[in-house]
Amino acid sequence: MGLLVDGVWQDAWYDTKSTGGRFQRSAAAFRNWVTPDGAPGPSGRGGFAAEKERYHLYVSLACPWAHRALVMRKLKGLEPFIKVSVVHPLMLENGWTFGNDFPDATGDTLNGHDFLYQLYLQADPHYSGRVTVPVLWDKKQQTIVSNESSEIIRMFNSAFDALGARAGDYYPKALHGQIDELNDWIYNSVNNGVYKAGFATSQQAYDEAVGQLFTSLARLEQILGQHRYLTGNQLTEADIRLWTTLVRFDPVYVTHFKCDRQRISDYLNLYGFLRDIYQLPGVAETVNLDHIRHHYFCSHKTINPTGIISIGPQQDLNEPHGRDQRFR
Ligand SMILES: N[C@@H](CCC(=O)N[C@@H](CS)C(=O)NCC(=O)O)C(=O)O
Repeated sequence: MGLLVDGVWQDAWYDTKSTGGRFQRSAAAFRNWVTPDGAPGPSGRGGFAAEKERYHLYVSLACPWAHRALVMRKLKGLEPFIKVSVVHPLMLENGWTFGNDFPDATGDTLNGHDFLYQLYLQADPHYSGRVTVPVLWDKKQQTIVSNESSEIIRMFNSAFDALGARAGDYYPKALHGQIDELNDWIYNSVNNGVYKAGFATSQQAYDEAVGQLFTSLARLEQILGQHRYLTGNQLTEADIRLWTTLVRFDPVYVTHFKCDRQRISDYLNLYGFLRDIYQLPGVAETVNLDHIRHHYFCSHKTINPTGIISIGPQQDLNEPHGRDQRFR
């Protein structure tokens, strides 16, 4: 685990000293957008037109942020247009690597790098910052379009529609306000909340994070008792963003990140919602619990120095959920 400083790799764990033991995730650096005609998006510069097979996606199957991009790629039928390279689940002194000695770790099938930081250096030899997944790479300009998952899924949602992406709008205009509002508190207290609890280095920081997390889960349980998905009976990006955290919760976050007041399987609606989305066509194929469990338990030596992987719960996400019948 480390970061690049003016193009030089340094092995370093997250600094929580200056923030009272609180984990703070830094903002992503590459913020360009693929758009239908290459016009600039809401941030960054233009020149990234949607084209078949022009872009390549780098992911970890363990990572909830990268997982969003994989689910959206699947829902929109973008597999033939955007190929994927999968990093090794272990993230140690060299950060994410392209070792392929683990099932379903592909290596860097495009650029042949050994380490993900080399891809960042290819884009910017003087890059300073964290080296994270997912990364959307442009083969034409040989650079990173974006390393911000929330924006990559918006591009996938609509930029390739005219080229034959599958129909479906997961960020419909009429719901922008509602989705943005949900995303905001779910990101802070749930998606990033589990990390804040798990990486806290003071009791107070942990108590705050874990308290907010379970308050939000109670609120979500109530919302999901009213309709099938978060905004109603239509699946949106807000559901996908929540779901990639829920699918990791019982197998990892309960023990590894000390999020152990309740499991997702203790909540009727959240657990039904977890199974509902898992069972949508193509989604289960994006879930790799071996990568997920190896990554967390074996990479975070500061919180699990022995690297022992806990036994984990017995869960069958293929069990019927009945939410389609309940909310018609
Ligand atoms: N804002 C980013 C966050 C991505 C992120 O933090 N990914 C983690 C993996 S779960 C990572 O690569 N961490 C490496 C590091 O922080 O050094 C996004 O949503 O795309």
